[in-house]
Amino acid sequence: MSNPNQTTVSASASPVTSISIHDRFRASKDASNLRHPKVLHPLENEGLRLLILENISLDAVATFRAQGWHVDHYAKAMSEDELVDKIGTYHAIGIRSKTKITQRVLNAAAKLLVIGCFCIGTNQVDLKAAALTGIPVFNSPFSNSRSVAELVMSELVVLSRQLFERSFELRTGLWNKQSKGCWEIRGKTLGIIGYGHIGAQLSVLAESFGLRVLFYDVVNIMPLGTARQVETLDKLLSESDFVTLHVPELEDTINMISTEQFAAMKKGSYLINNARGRVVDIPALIVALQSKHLAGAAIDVFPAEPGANGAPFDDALNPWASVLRALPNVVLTPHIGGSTEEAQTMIGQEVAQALSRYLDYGSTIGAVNFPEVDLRAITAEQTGNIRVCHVHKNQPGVLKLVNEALSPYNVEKQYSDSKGEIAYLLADIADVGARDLPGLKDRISSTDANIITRLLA
Ligand SMILES: O=C(O)C(=O)COP(=O)(O)O
Repeated sequence: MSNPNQTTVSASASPVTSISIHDRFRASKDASNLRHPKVLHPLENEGLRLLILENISLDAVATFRAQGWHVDHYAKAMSEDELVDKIGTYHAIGIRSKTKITQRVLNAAAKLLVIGCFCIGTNQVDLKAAALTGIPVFNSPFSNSRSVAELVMSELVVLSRQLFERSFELRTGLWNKQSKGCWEIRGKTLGIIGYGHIGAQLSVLAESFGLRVLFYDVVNIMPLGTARQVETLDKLLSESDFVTLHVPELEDTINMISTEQFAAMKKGSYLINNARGRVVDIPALIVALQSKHLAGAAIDVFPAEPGANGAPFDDALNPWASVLRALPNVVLTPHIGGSTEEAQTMIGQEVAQALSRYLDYGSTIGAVNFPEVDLRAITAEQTGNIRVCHVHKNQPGVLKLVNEALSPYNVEKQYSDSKGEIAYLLADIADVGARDLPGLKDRISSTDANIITRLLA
């Protein structure tokens, strides 16, 4: 699971919050006080087509279909070649952690407007290339954090009681009752690397179980309960009985736990990884387990993972797979950290809403690779108003040209922001006749800074 600290949404900084919390609640008591928003739709994408992969919740599919959009829904991930072949006719794609959206896929995605990662991590998408193509990427920064935290709690007990060994032996007919090397988790130290939504949630659960909690993070974070932030990774490693990772996959985190870090861990300690496969150097983990320096490990994520159920987890996929599979007290699971009914339902709703808000209203609030821009709704009475959504290169002079194109109309409201090389402008303009629309769009999109221009009405 990625560290959601990387993708926090500064809702309070958004220009949407024009109604105070008092007014919202006051208005909700008397429905007649509320000004109903006009329902917007993309003007040119009446036949929006969505490609939904990796068994994403049917709730999400229902949300899209309820808008009249065409949805193709598949249980498995797609390879790069398959995507290159298929993606050209779709306006949106929904994926989880397996499908890779590379520059090559983006080059083939002639109509693509938006990408939804129905999970926390977004490392499977070339975020920069997507932004430069004018495509915002949305994820679900915390909806599966409880599921992951609960899985870690179970892994602590499973490892410290050698539960899988005993269960496996009994399933093969062998009675092997023993207490040697089996421990309570009460009073032990849990070291959490990455104190985002998952790490923090886990911290609270672990303390209620009687564990002492340390955490290491690259930013200073207020500890929950009596947890304590430590200054260095080494300190965390040398003091913890269990080390658990909750960081995103970034250049800086790849192989962050390798030979040196295993040596720094206490003899007899355990490693748990439900984050990303490449964060742990697995050949080095195998050495640490074989030498009995570590007493066990629980691994849910791998550098290479099969794209569909039923596919083998073998040496052709990861060269050390058979060695790892044969080690005692190693719990291997098929990337199920966020795989609960609750998490998948919440993620489905959250990301489906974000995609719909972008396609219908142009809102990029919550996008991980894009400036976050939104506007207060056009009201139902403002029938002649339309919304201009203009993604463009972040260079001088663009707004002048766009505002010249808008100058025959009254601009009711406008907001623009930039992130790196791209900028995004939303403008609501009044009394635009249907016959003006093609010309207006041509004028706005004719600058050499234009990336994508859409009109919503
Ligand atoms: O949320 C994440 O980042 C996860 O790793 C879960 O991935 P999944 O949706 O199970 O492919």
